[in-house]
Amino acid sequence: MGAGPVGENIADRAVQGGLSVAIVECELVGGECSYWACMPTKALLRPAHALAAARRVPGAREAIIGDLDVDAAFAFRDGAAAQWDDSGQVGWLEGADITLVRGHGRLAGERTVEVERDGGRVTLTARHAVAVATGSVPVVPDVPGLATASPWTNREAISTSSVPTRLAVIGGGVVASEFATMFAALGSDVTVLVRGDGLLGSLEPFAGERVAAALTEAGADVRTGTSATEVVRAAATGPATLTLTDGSTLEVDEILVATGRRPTTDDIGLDTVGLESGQTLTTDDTLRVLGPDHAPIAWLYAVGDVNGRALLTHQGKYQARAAGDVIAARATGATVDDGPWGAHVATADHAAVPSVVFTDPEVATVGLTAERARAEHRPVRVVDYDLGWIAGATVLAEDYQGQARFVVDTERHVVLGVTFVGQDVAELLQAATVAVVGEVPLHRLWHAVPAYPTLGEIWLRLLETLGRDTATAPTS
Ligand SMILES: Cc1cc2nc3c(=O)[nH]c(=O)nc-3n(C[C@H](O)[C@H](O)[C@H](O)COP(=O)(O)OP(=O)(O)OC[C@H]3O[C@@H](n4cnc5c(N)ncnc54)[C@H](O)[C@@H]3O)c2cc1C
Ligand SMILES: NC(=O)c1ccc[n+]([C@@H]2O[C@H](COP(=O)([O-])OP(=O)(O)OC[C@H]3O[C@@H](n4cnc5c(N)ncnc54)[C@H](O)[C@@H]3O)[C@@H](O)[C@H]2O)c1
Repeated sequence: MGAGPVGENIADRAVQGGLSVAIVECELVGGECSYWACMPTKALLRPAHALAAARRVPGAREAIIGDLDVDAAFAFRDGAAAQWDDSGQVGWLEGADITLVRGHGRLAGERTVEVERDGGRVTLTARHAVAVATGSVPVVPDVPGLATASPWTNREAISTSSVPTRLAVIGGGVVASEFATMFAALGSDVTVLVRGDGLLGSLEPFAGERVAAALTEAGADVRTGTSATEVVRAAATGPATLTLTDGSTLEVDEILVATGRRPTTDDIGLDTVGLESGQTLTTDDTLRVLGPDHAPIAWLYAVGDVNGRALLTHQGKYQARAAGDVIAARATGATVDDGPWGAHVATADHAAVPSVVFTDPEVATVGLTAERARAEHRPVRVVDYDLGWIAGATVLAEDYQGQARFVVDTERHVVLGVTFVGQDVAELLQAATVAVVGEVPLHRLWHAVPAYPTLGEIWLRLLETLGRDTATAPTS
């Protein structure tokens, strides 16, 4: 159920494992990520990043002869969203030998899915398993007047064909930070209402601080410790007035709600299998749903955003590879490899989730923050380094601004977590993910020589700061 990036990958792996698969989709094949999230947002942020990068390089800066072309940027976004037409992905499903059933799916008892379409119903009975990959939907907070003020969610914001003169963004997470960056670059007067004391609260504190400072420099008004208490909007297309916690008012042309997401489980028949409508589908590490007795339900899987483990496309697709493979293995009686880091489990969800926030500066993170490592009572040393001091950075941009943090386990001599903030740090992330997942010993990292002059030299600076004595090769 659900043909987003996660559903597609479960289906593909199960077919490759020898099963036949039907996939049920009520909107567009490709899901939120393809049409209203990852792809179009990154495409609409990219012109702003490219322009900012050029402005930081003498010689290139002087060649800029105009402002960001909003219509051309929208056209680039439209292409990234495949013009909101899923025929390409439907063709991919056909090529992968997956049967598409369009309509709204609901569980109807054990291994059964009822699909409502064109006013009729089709019942599908699975021989082996049902996987729920219905994703997530935005949460609209219960602020008087907000729900009826036609607020934007990510969908309206990313598919707009006009730039609001004044935009209020409610929230301080990833969606709020990326859209604030985007609309400030497109020319909106952006006000970000952050309930807490900073942006990107779950990451290292310097990440949110640097992103907030850059947004402010770009002309946005980032107000921390501030929420809306009431919204008044006479007409859906007219101005809206927000009353804020400090008693002041703010008039804007659009309001973007970016206050988190909840699983799409309201209307998928969970009651027919003893679960509660609207609940997050908690799973074991092979992605089987835990029933009311906390034991896994043998035939029911929940994968991707709907299980709340890590709301990221790449992490959902990683779970999908494990789920599709283990469904096929259990169906065919093959060996199930479900120990930690086995082929049929999503162990990395607990230890090494990589993510990039595509603001300017970018934020790239994997593994544990210093706070989380300490909360887990790990013996840690934190190493901070100014990315602007790296030779590669000095030629990438004039006055490069950035910071790196490594969280190192001082007993096991491995890296537990990494955070990079700065221009173009996204492409540094995979090396960090390999180091964390592989638990590469520090003494071996001394032999992973970064090319000169690249940003990757940050790894050498980390090791030099730690000192080689802390990274001695084992004698045995
Ligand atoms: C603005 C924004 C930007 C993002 N950017 C990134 C990014 O850059 N990188 C990243 O890794 N992640 C990003 N994410 C997160 C990413 O979009 C999600 O993690 C990802 O889409 C989850 O995939 P999924 O398949 O689990 O769910 P979805 O993509 O939501 O797909 C679920 C599918 O199920 C269908 N469905 C739902 N209910 C039913 C039903 N009852 N019957 C049939 N079909 C049903 C839906 O129509 C949908 O097609 C972003 C999210 C947002 C909101
Ligand atoms: N580049 C990426 O990988 C990317 C981009 C966008 C989204 N995502 C994913 O999508 C998910 C959802 O993102 P998000 O930003 O919506 O959620 P989030 O959980 O990251 O942030 C929600 C924010 O809203 C605030 N908030 C919550 N309730 C509020 C209220 N009532 N009033 C005011 N503020 C309130 C929170 O304090 C927090 O700052 C994330 O988990 C993220 O992983 C990823």
